[in-house]
Amino acid sequence: MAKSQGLERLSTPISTTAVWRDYLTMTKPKVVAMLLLTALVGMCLAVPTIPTIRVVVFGLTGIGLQSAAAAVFNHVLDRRFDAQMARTYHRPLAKGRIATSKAVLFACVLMVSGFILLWQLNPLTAWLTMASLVGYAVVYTVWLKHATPQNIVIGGLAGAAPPLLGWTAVTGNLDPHALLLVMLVFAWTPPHFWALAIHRRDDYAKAGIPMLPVTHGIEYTKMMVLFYTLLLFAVGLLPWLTAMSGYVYLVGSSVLNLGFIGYAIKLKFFDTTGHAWATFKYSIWHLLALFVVLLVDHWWITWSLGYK
Ligand code: HEM
Ligand SMILES: CC(C)=CCC/C(C)=C/CC/C(C)=C/COP(=O)(O)OP(=O)(O)O
Repeated sequence: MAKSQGLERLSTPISTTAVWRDYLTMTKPKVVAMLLLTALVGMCLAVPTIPTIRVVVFGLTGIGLQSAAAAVFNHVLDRRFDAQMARTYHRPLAKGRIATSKAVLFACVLMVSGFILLWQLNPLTAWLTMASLVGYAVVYTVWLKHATPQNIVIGGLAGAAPPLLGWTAVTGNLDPHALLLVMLVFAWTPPHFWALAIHRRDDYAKAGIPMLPVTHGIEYTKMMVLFYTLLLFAVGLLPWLTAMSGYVYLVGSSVLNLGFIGYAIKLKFFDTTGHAWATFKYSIWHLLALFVVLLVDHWWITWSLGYK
């Protein structure tokens, strides 16, 4: 395979745009963008007004680089499984368009530069972000993903960390309110992923990955999606109950979380073709809107208290 691919490479000119796109794809840019939104909101909620430009620029660039590095490591370590699934077989490493050694080097450059940037802010943020990277790239990708159907519940902690990372980037301390934001993303992750896993069940079964719909069946997974949307509703009340957030947040988050419960009820009891996919799509808009609402509420309170 290597020989024929080598000859193909010699005879087919690969445009620099194509190569550039492949490197970008490996960083999972849309996922990283969402992680950065949650980190930015964590930063903003850590202070009454707005964080300094330095913290925002160094913090978001550092967290972004490290998240991107984690995503590239995930592509490297999963390349053989990715090659077996319809959703992922065309990825740059699964297809052999990028050499594994080059991808590893790329990931290392992203990881080290991200760490150095975050170290300029404070070591706590640099180490916590590195722990999230290892949690996702190694603990989840190498071990949990292939070991237990609870993989994404436990592994979800790494993806839930950015609001805390944003917060510590500003303060240098761990704050219980930041942990509430982590809990929101943590409770959101299972319905986000399992809705997709229901839609892609056969793909995961074919690749031998023990995702919940493969090991416990579609009906059980739908029940778990509903359970976690209910849990998310309860967790969603905590920022208001602890006075971190106000009524704008309470109303906005309740509407969004009730919407998610509505999708989950339909999935469990009145499923139609394509509804699992629609639920997955809703989860993405839901998280985006939830964090925007957290921010709007925070600035509304700040403004009404007369901060300048
Ligand atoms: C263990 C935790 C997670 C798992 C297993 C997971 C899994 C996935 C998968 C498989 C996709 C690709 C769906 C497709 O084929 O289009 C996806 C998409 C996405 N995920 Fe997650 N996810 C997790 C956590 C997160 C977190 C924490 C965030 C952000 C805070 C996030 C944001 C997104 C976004 C924005 C997309 C859409 C990407 C696109 O359209 O290209 N995910 N997720
Ligand atoms: C430093 C830091 C904050 C790290 C977090 C990194 C990160 C990119 C988290 C997102 C979680 C995610 C996209 C999981 C999907 O992996 P998968 O392997 O199940 O999905 P795939 O099959 O699409 O690759």
